[in-house]
This record gives sequence, structure tokens and C-alpha cells, in this order.
Amino acid sequence: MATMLRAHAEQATWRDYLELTKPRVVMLMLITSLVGMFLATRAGVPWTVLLFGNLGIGLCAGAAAAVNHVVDRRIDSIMARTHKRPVTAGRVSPVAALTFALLLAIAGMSLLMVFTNELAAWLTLASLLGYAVIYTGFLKRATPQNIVIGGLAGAAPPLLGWVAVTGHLSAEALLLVLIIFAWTPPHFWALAIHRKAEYAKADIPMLPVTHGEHYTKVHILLYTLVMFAVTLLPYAIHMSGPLYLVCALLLGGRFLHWAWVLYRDSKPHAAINTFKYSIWYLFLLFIALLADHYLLLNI
Ligand code: HEM
Ligand SMILES: CC(C)=CCC/C(C)=C/CC/C(C)=C/COP(=O)(O)OP(=O)(O)O
Repeated sequence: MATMLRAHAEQATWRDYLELTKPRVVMLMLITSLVGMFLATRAGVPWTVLLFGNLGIGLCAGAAAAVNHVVDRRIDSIMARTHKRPVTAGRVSPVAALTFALLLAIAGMSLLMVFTNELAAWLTLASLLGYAVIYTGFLKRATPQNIVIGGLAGAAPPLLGWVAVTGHLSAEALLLVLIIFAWTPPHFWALAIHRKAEYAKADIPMLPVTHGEHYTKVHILLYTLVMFAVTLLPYAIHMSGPLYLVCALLLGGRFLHWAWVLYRDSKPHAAINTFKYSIWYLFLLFIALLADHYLLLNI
């Protein structure tokens, strides 16, 4: 009976395959790519680009995440946060997960090639490889700057969305990338402080492990200041209007508050709360960019 139960528990379900794609992370990325698409044009975005462009970007991001589950299966088994993941726990074999990743990547790239343009497709492939190969395969185990450099892949979606619509790079799109790039260190290092012992156990050189909590908190504060300044640039270059400015100031002010609380250690659970806030922050900031864009168009 026990064997039967165990055999049953090890069967993969569709939920396991969904989990391989890191769906919640990808959903937030898709919000940023969607906003990139809308901000790229004053006219409407063609529905084919909206639907298949985002689907293509999402499938490629999901493919990258599935490769991450395979490459990281040993270290994931050491950490409480990740030890029940489908590949680590043995419900999905590495070969099945890689096959799944390949299918997602082929489907995603095909959609981008057919419904958007070559540049969008190649930049998406570069992000996929940036996360799955460069970050996961090398940087993560090599340097505490892993997430700063690797963050570029995760920051790419607004650019991918923008290019899917226009077919070319632009300074405004790169500014949206810069916002997420500066946001990533506070986002991740707050979690890394909370989970420091686990990263140390898995021998991953995350900043709190290699340089200590205080050093990491100083860097979270500094990156949050940089991020705050960068988020004011869309207003400064007349890409966004007063509604966005007010939201960026309020949301950024709150982020700075959390970074300060974390730095001063003045509240319990400050690290995990800063991490949770970072996700709401990015979501709301991009919604503000979008709302402001349509408000300006209607004035
Ligand atoms: C290299 C860059 C990044 C690193 C190292 C990183 C790291 C992490 C980690 C370790 C988690 C916890 C996941 C878990 O508990 O399973 C997480 C959660 C999350 N991240 Fe990031 N992240 C990065 C970039 C991004 C980007 C660019 C976005 C979106 C635009 C994002 C959105 C999220 C979301 C929504 C969650 C919550 C997921 C959940 O609740 O399941 N992250 N991130
Ligand atoms: C095409 C495209 C846009 C690609 C981007 C791919 C993507 C899903 C990036 C996610 C960033 C992320 C969650 C990093 C954490 O990895 P980790 O291994 O440090 O975290 P973990 O321990 O939770 O696995």
C-alpha cells in the first residue's frame, strides 16, 4: 500500500509542468511586456501582436524557467523553499523537463517569428539563453554579482514587447529595461537575506552569504535609490506625464521606506516584507505607466 501511494505521489500532473514555467514570475514579466507594447505606439497595438507576441515571450520565458529547474535540481534539493519542485522531487525527469522546455521554446519562437518580427524573436531567444545558460549555468555559482548581471535577461520583457510592435530598439524601451534592472537587486537580495542560511547550505555565493547582511542591506538601499532616480526619467524625458510621476514618487517612496527599515533593522520580518513589496511595486509602477499613457493620449 505504501509503495502504491508513493508511486502515485510521484506521478507528474499538469500542475508540475505549469510549475516548471515559474508562472507567477512569468505573469509579472508579461505585464511589463504588455505595457512595453502599449507604450511603443500612439495607435492601437494589432491584436495578433498583443496575443501571440505576449504568448511567444511567455512561452520562451517558461522554457528558460524549465531549464533552470533541471540545471538547479541538486541545489534546489538542499533548500527548503525549492526542495519540492517537480524535477528535484523526481515527479518530472530531467529529460522530460528539457523536452518540455524545447517544445515551449520552439512554439514561442515560431509565434514571435510569424506574428511579430525577427528582432523581437532573436532578442527573446537571447533573454532565454541569458537566464537559462548564462545566469543559471554559470553566474549563479560563480559570483555574488550573479543576479545583477543575470538581471538583464529578466529585465528584457518591456523591450521585447516594444520591439514586437515597432521592429526596432529605442531609448524609451531601454529606459523601461533599466527600471527593472535597477529593481532586481533589491527584489532578490531582500529574499536572499531572508533565506541566507539556505543559500549558504547550498553553497551558492549570494551577496548576504559572501559579504554579510549589513553589506547587502547597504547595497539594497543604494540600488533602491538608483531605481527611484531612474523611475523619474520617463517623466523627465516627457515619455510619461504627471499621473505617472505621482505614482512613481509614492511607490518609490514606500520602497525607500522598506529599504531603510531593512537597513536599520527597525521592524521584524523586514527582509521578506521588502521582497513582497518589491513585487507589488513593479506591478503597480507598470500599471501607472499604462494608465498615464492613455490619460495623456486622451488629453
Ligand atoms: C535575475 C533576476 C531575478 C532573480 C534572481 C529573481 C529571484 C527570485 C526568487 C528567488 C524568487 C522566489 C521564487 C520562489 O519562491 O519560488 C522570486 C520571486 C518572484 N519574482 Fe523574481 N527574480 C528576478 C527577476 C524577476 C523579474 C524580472 C520579475 C518580473 C518582472 C520577477 C518577478 C517575481 C515574482 C512575481 C515572484 C513571486 C513568485 C511567486 O510568488 O511564486 N522576478 N524572484
Ligand atoms: C525570455 C525571457 C524573458 C526570459 C526570462 C526568464 C525568466 C523566467 C527569468 C526569471 C528570473 C528569476 C525568477 C530568477 C530566479 O532564479 P533563481 O534560480 O535564482 O531562483 P530559484 O532559486 O527560485 O530557482
